[in-house]
Amino acid sequence: MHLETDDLGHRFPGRPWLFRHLDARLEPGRVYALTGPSGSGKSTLLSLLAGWSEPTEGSIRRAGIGHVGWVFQNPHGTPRRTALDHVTLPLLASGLDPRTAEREATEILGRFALSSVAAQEFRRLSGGEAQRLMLARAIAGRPGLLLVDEPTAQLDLPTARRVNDAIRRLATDATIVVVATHDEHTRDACTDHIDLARFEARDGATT
Ligand SMILES: Nc1ncnc2c1ncn2[C@@H]1O[C@H](COP(=O)(O)OP(=O)(O)OP(=O)(O)O)[C@@H](O)[C@H]1O
Repeated sequence: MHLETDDLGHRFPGRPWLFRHLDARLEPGRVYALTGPSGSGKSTLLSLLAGWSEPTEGSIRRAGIGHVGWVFQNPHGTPRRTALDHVTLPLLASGLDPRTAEREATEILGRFALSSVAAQEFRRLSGGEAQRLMLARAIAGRPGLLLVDEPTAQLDLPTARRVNDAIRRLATDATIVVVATHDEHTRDACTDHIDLARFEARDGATT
């Protein structure tokens, strides 16, 4: 399984190129930080990698990638469901029996430092706990590709630090992880780095 971009470039109609000539090969077991100035096209590149939109030039090859998971900067959960429920559900959906699903979910919550809030309803979680739960839930779904957009953007420093610890734990053999971020600590938590500023188009042409 891998994901490969070949001479990838993108611009919106009538706008300058965001980036051009991006060649990258992404592998499971790695966590890629995607950085670049505001407006450089990080979120756009995530959508292209997901296959939600088509690049202006070049191509993306998705070899053996099943479903794509997303974690956004604002955590979205089911208010009255517990943290454990949030992680157990994708495991049940993947066909595990309830006992095994709950055991695995408990293990995953532990990996993301959420054991103490396993029985707590989503609406009672702190912002950092809720965001770590989104990462835990996403990993439980075993996506081939997991896209994470600005996971610490809404968080204060100590809370962001714990989320960054969770980012470190995202590396698994089953998943390619890409994290768009402005946060240098998030970047340091990743195993690899794609800096969009390196692929900026210099000409600024719109035609
Ligand atoms: N559908 C669209 N049509 C036209 N322009 C768009 C569209 N979507 C995004 N843009 C523009 O493309 C540029 C890149 O946006 P994008 O959100 O990918 O950047 P980003 O690097 O993720 O920014 P930030 O770090 O601020 O979140 C921005 O100037 C944005 O206004």
